[in-house]
Amino acid sequence: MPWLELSLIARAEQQPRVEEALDDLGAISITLQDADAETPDEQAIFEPGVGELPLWPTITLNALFEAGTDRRGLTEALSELLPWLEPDQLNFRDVADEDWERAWMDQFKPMPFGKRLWIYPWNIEPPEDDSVVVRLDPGLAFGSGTHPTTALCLEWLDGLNLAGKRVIDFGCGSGILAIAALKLGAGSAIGVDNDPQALTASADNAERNDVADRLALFLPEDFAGEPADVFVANILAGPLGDLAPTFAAAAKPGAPFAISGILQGQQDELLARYAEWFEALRVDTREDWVRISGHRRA
Ligand SMILES: C[S@@+](CC[C@H](N)C(=O)[O-])C[C@H]1O[C@@H](n2cnc3c(N)ncnc32)[C@H](O)[C@@H]1O
Repeated sequence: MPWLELSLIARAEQQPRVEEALDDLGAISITLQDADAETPDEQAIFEPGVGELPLWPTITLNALFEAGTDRRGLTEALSELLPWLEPDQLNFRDVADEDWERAWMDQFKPMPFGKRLWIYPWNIEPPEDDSVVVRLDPGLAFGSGTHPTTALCLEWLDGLNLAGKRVIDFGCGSGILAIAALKLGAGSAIGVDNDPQALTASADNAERNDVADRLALFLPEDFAGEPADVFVANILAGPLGDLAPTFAAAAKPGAPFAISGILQGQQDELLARYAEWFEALRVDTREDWVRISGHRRA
């Protein structure tokens, strides 16, 4: 089940706000349809941003998220952004791969993060200079650097001294954070994801960046072992709350840690929960998104 589709019907005047909320929550693709359409011609799919806005009175919005996205977390986050929404308006289904899902990759350009780090699409040759470059094909996994939460985590990694460190990236998606850590000097990294397709994408990207021998990849149920020197997790607020004890066990005393995937407004509950195991907590934001960072208590 490579993708999770979330569909909901909105009135025409609600559509821009719903679309913005779905986008903020990390939807990889959003398409629109006339909710009252009866014939196949009338059911044509409309891609926002292409052509004119539809004038239908009621609109079905179909948003695609990566497989493994937490449905409950998504429902909660959407209810916060759109308080008028009833949870039973939301329909989830698993959908298969299709080529059009990669169309967004045309938007994928070289991007700088922090002082040294660059993310390059795999098919663009980087210049030969001192910058630290990760060459990436996210494939069908989340994590190209274009999402604010990924950017927050990349900038945080860029600001650390990672020389020789062992890093855990929980919810690794394309492997972008783990591979960036390795390119920034980490000695080894562990990527964990509950979507097997993400682990495949991470392995392919590690090969592409000549770090495969230093990156170990696990499903959550297979993940155990020595706590790490540095811990990063970019998932949604719901699972971040649930997984706090697991993360605490996976970070050495004193280890720098960062979590993201948190919407503005969701941070206070997580700060309270994480304070049991982590200290020197701080909050940084980008657009509507939050990163919490700090250190594992000694
Ligand atoms: C928002 S993406 C982050 C990808 C990448 N690390 C980045 O920063 O761009 C979250 C990833 O976490 C994975 N995920 C979600 N819930 C998880 C869980 N409970 N355990 C492990 N992985 C999870 C998803 O499959 C997805 O690949």
